[in-house]
Amino acid sequence: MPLAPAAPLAVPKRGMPVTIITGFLGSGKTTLLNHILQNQHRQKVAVLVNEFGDIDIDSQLLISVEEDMVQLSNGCICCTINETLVQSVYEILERSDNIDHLVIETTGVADPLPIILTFLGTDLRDLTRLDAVITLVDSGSFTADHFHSSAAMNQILYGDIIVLNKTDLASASQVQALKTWIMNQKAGARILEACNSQVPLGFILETNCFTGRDYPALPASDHPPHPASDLAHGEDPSHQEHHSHPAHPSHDHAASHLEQDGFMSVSFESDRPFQLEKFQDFLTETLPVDVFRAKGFLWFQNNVPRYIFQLSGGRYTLNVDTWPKAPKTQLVLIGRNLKPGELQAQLAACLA
Ligand SMILES: Nc1nc2c(ncn2[C@@H]2O[C@H](COP(=O)(O)OP(=O)(O)OP(=O)(O)O)[C@@H](O)[C@H]2O)c(=O)[nH]1
Repeated sequence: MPLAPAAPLAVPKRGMPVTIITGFLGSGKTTLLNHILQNQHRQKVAVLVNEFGDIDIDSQLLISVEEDMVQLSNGCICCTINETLVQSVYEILERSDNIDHLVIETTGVADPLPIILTFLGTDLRDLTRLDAVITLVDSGSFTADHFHSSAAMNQILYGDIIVLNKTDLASASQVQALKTWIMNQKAGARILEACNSQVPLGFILETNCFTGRDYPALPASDHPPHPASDLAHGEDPSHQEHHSHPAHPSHDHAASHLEQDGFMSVSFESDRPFQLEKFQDFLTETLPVDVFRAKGFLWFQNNVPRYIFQLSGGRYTLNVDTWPKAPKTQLVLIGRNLKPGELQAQLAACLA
């Protein structure tokens, strides 16, 4: 009697395409991610979102097609949680339902290079395929010395596709000047223009445009491989030659960039609502100019709706929404030279 075939090994999927979405604070990354999640019907997309700030605001703004498609981790993936990044990718690879594509949204202050090197220099390189690094640019506020941030500059330099977003907030000549400047920094750059990050998905997914040619040589490492990749290697010994590659890119660079750029975030949370007038005064009279990005959910006294608050490029918006659970005031402010205690006290003084 013939033996029943052995159950297939739970081998992680190989060569899963990965798209990294980068771009400075408020440039439209989460908006692009939502655009992908809402319109990519042919493929199963897994999403990794990374936030700079103690409160996960972006995850609450994502239109998650399936609950468990969104994984979160606090901190900046390019410097503090690379281990978590690698682990999270393995978890996605090991899922029983087949994920066709992984999209990672970095924080606005992240230098994408260490993240890219994590995919090129760890065992992940056997299991995944970097498809493209997409850089969002706020056409209305981006300048050559963008906030004197090396991370912002590297986001441009390492982008395979540059999306000049928010074209509604920039004149045609401003957009053209930005294009010329980017072409000078990066000859042959693929540049797209967009409003509300609405780019045709065929232009940004499954592009195969990541070549890896601009990347520094990877140092050797003695990091042990992850068990999941052992499984994969066990299936195909030809891949074993890659085991000696490093598990981590240069953390010296990564650990220092936030310090150099001087970015910090201040979080505020309360179970009480704000008084509208007091919060308005805070915005117009007290908010330091060094806060150049803020986002959160606002609850105002005697007011039922949840307000989605966004501040970027010097302008803010309040969009009416509904509370998914009990109302709660949550706000993250991002900038330079901020005084957390002072800001938190000023916000607390706005509470009803
Ligand atoms: N006017 C205008 N607003 C836009 C456009 N794209 C995005 N926005 C708005 O800009 C704000 C920031 O957009 P996000 O997608 O959250 O930006 P982000 O890059 O994810 O921001 P961080 O996570 O802080 O880095 C939101 O209020 C968006 O609705 C655009 O093309 N035009």
